[in-house]
Amino acid sequence: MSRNILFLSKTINSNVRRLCTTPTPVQKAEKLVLIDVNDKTGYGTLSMNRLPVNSLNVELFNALSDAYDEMEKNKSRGVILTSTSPKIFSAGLDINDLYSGDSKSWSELWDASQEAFLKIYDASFPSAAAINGHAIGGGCFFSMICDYRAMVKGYQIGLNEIQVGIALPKVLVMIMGKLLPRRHAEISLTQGTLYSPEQASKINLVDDVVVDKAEAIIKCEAFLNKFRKIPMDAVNTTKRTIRREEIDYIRNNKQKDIDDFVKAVESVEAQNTIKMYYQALKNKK
Ligand SMILES: CCCC/C=C/CC(=O)SCCNC(=O)CCNC(=O)[C@H](O)C(C)(C)COP(=O)(O)OP(=O)(O)OC[C@H]1O[C@@H](n2cnc3c(N)ncnc32)[C@H](O)[C@@H]1OP(=O)(O)O
Repeated sequence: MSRNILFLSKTINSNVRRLCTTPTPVQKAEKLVLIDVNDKTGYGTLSMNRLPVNSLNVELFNALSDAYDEMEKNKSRGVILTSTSPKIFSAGLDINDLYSGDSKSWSELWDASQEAFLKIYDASFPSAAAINGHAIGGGCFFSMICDYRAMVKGYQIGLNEIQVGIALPKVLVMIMGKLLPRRHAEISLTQGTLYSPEQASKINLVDDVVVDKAEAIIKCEAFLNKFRKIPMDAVNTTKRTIRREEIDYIRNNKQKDIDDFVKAVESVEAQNTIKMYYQALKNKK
């Protein structure tokens, strides 16, 4: 076994050792994002529901965008983003798509991801992530673009794209660079570090560490409640000032950003690593 494959196997195996043993529920043909609006608070809980691991593909990105559109239409006061899986928030981009796609499908994937990014990051209401399991790669990123993160103990979180062989898309670098202290962002992005929630909270990657999903939801509600007495127009204007750079970057460079992503995924080095990663994932049992 080459050093690289051994490294990838070790990484994946160490992920597995940390998992709790709750069985994955049987999947019926259901919506990819379940919406549950609390009539009392006006908060919508959006649960990613692409089991077993909520890997992000065009359909899940589109379902997230549609769910946010619905929340905007209904003048939501806030969203809690979580997952129906008992142990995985999201395992990131769908490795099958990275492994077997082509430039057209990767363009479509990134296009859909940009749309979902803008819907969440530029929403007119706050989002709080109840991270009830592993949040890896794109899964970590989608929690990072929420306004708050509470994560359940015992799982892992991080942007591991580099380990999958993908040069980090610019918007991920921009956002991690703002969220984490500079040195931690640099190490995390260039080494693809996965953190425990306790480690993540020390570097600002998560705000609170909790014992279970119920507590994560309570923390998220408490965070959203803080906005109840503040005029939302003022909050949104301020938030957009803070977030302008990343939003403008995607809006004004949409096609270039897609091209950059496709270039990063289709490089020979990336494809070789994706192939090893995919095989290690499939062979780990
Ligand atoms: C939007 C901006 C994004 C920018 C770019 C992002 C790049 C990425 O996101 S790359 C993907 C990064 N993600 C990973 O490296 C996660 C890899 N997966 C794991 O480490 C583990 O699967 C897990 C810890 C998430 C879960 O472990 P568990 O033991 O519970 O389940 P498994 O048996 O490993 O997996 C079940 C099933 O799901 C398949 N699978 C796992 N991850 C993915 C994935 N990312 N895409 C597609 N499919 C995935 C896995 O192969 C298993 O399938 P089979 O049952 O058919 O073997």
